[in-house]
Amino acid sequence: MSGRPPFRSESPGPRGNAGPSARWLAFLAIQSFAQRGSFVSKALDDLFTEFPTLPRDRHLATELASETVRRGLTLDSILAQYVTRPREKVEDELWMLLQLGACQLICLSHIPAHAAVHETVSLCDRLYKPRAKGFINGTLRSIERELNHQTTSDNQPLELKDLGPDLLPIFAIRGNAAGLRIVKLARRVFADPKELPLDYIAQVASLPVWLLQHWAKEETDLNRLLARALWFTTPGKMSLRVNLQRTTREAVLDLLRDADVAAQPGQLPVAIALNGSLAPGEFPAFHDGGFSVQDESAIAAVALLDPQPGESILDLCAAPGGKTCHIAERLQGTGRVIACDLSNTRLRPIRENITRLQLSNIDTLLISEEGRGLPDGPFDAALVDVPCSNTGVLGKRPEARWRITPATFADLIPLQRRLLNDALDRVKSGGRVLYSTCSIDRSENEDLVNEVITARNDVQLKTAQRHEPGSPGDGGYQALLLKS
Ligand SMILES: C[S@@+](CC[C@H](N)C(=O)[O-])C[C@H]1O[C@@H](n2cnc3c(N)ncnc32)[C@H](O)[C@@H]1O
Repeated sequence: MSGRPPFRSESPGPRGNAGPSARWLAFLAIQSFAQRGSFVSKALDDLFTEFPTLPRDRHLATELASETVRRGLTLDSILAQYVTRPREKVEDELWMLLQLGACQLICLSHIPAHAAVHETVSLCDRLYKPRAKGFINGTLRSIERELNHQTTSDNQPLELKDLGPDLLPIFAIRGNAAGLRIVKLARRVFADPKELPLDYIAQVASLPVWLLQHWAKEETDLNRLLARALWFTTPGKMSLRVNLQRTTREAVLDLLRDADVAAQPGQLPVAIALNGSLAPGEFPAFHDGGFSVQDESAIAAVALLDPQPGESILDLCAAPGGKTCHIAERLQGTGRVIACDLSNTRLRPIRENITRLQLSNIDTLLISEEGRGLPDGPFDAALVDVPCSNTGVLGKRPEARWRITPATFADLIPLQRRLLNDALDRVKSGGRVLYSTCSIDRSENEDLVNEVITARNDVQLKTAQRHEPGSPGDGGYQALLLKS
């Protein structure tokens, strides 16, 4: 029998006219990703707009869809051992149901096993495939019978030598807690970590093996590679940026304490680090502009740019506006931020943030992909937070790992180079440019910045910082350049 940890019942209760269930919405989002390449968050937003959904169901649907897409390779590796037919003999929709059910059983230990199986099997009716119920039920039950969840000590770093082809390490962050547990399966599901360590890490952390091979060229310590890969199986811990124009960090910490949210001061004076996550919309202080959700690495970008009151600052790649608003907060109601992006759909969330945070010193500006419409300047400073491979935020964006290919880096570099040059051309002599990515790849970071500096004779590197994924937040890179 499974040694499943204790769970909190989610008691779905009778739905009446409450609309589609969380699992059905999750299934539709997974299907949208699999068949049309949609972003999970976008697919869910569209579904929640179409079908008004209770906050509890939104949360569950988001968790189910994100986890299932993020852990796709792990789930497929397990299913391949438990499904009695070859993959090509299983209809795509039924395979997705199996992924959704297996994800709940294996990865989401707070969901009762009986609910995971029963509710997933019942989706066969929504698919008008009632005859598939026995197959889905039988497969999920056979997985459930052979699972054994073991807790591990957080103090002991996980090492490949302690793992095996029947062992799945699961790093999870839920509510106020983060922890590692090991799921023991009764079958050899994964590659042997002693013989094929990169294949094993790829399977248990659900990452493309080419990406592990690529990283292993720089990070030769395989246990550190395992830790990084496992970090990317979660969306990471959340952090907040306090709007010092509206409140203080102590006041926000107090209201979090009152709401039983475990939190402490983050590394920077405006940052608060949470032990897990929260729903910001449940806090009136969020709606009043007291704080924003922002990763500590992203907060560090604007801290490095160090906007000074009265400055004019160009933000070339501004949407959804997290860093734009941080700059405006630092300008303390003075100066001006010109926030540019490619479409009104992209600019809208910036405007929503401006309203919520009650900021008065930002203008949004629509520009073309080629940079037509960019203001000439000269500006005191510029931020260029370029589109990138997202290899520092693979946990936050569930589908990102399946979108990148070995060609992604080379494809993005010409655009990143042009955007950095556009920013440098628009700051005054003595001005600053902050180049920023959420990538951990040298080619988009150090190499690109060095190449641009070498090709120009009017710029020098003041300082650069690399953010390792998980210490404490997203992975990324920021370089502060000075124009002579
Ligand atoms: C990493 S995101 C920016 C995140 C933003 N700075 C923040 O902190 O919320 C990159 C942005 O670059 C924009 N972008 C993509 N291609 C661009 C281009 N050619 N010129 C300007 N912006 C571009 C994207 O629309 C996207 O909003």
